[in-house]
Amino acid sequence: MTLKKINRAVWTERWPAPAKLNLMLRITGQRSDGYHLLQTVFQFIDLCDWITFHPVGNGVVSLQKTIPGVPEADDLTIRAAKLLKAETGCEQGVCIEVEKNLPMGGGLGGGSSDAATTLVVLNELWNLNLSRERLAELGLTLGADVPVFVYGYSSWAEGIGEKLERIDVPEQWVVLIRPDCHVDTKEVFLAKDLTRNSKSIRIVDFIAGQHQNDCLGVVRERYQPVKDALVELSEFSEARLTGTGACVFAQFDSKKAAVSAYRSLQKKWQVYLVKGVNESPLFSRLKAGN
Ligand SMILES: C[C@](O)(CO)[C@H](O)COP(=O)(O)OP(=O)(O)OC[C@H]1O[C@@H](n2ccc(N)nc2=O)[C@H](O)[C@@H]1O
Ligand SMILES: Nc1ncnc2c1ncn2[C@@H]1O[C@H](COP(=O)(O)OP(=O)(O)OP(=O)(O)O)[C@@H](O)[C@H]1O
Repeated sequence: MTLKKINRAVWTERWPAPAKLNLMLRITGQRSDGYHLLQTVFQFIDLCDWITFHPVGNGVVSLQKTIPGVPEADDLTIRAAKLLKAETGCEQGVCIEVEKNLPMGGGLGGGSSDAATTLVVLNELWNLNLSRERLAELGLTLGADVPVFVYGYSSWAEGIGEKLERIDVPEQWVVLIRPDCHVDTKEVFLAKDLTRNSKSIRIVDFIAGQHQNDCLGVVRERYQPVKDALVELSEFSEARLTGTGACVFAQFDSKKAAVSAYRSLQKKWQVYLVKGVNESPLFSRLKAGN
């Protein structure tokens, strides 16, 4: 994918950091360092954080405003910008402004997406010329979900999420519920009763309807709001967990059916009506050259 060069005038633009859904997730094993081997399908949705990069002349990387509960040094955008500077010796500075719309701990990959948008956009704005592959390698050190956001296309993923194969999946309407709880990814992966030995499947099996998420049993058991949301959403369409949750979603062929489910669920839940997209909104934006 070739991207048009960004010129200086767009420093003040805000850039999207979209959410992802895991349309299925199988755990097929575990590495010696404890990380789990997965098979998953990633698709983006048009629900985004928005990031603005303000140039500063003193070489310092900072946040305009910290996210509650996340110290500045831990913020994944700051860590991504610092990684780029360490990798290239770049002496520029930036003040990063994040408009946070994606719920944290929701299984939507918001932190990873913020990191990926920072890597991709600063690589352009700072004229660093790092390849997409190198950005994905750097991103993987920040989180298992970062590479898919760096490549920016719906993918079949294996390994811990870094072995990616681009696929096209139907771009359907999605109703997403954010249950009122925060699921800790690490805690789910540490659970004794987590399924860790699923048989590997092929892309055709997924297309034929194998949508299981191996984290579902553990999460449903421990988080009653997730269990309730799954029951209520499944009255409208097949309800699934994304990643380790807490968000649950259902796909719809027609906007009308999705709107009807959205309106009904809205009375009780924090709910979003969104669209699945195969190309990350970040890359659609970069290709359009603004
Ligand atoms: C479950 C997914 O959301 C699927 O997309 C991701 O694999 C999770 O990715 P992430 O949030 O970027 O996760 P990371 O920050 O890399 O890992 C958080 C913690 O989850 C556990 N972890 C994560 C991913 C993985 N494949 N195996 C694991 O065991 C590790 O204990 C790790 O310390
Ligand atoms: N810019 C950021 N945005 C969100 N979270 C961040 C950010 N920087 C660091 N974090 C940390 O990352 C944690 C995970 O946040 P994130 O929104 O990615 O969760 P998630 O959607 O459950 O991720 P995943 O699906 O990858 O498990 C947060 O609880 C927070 O401590």
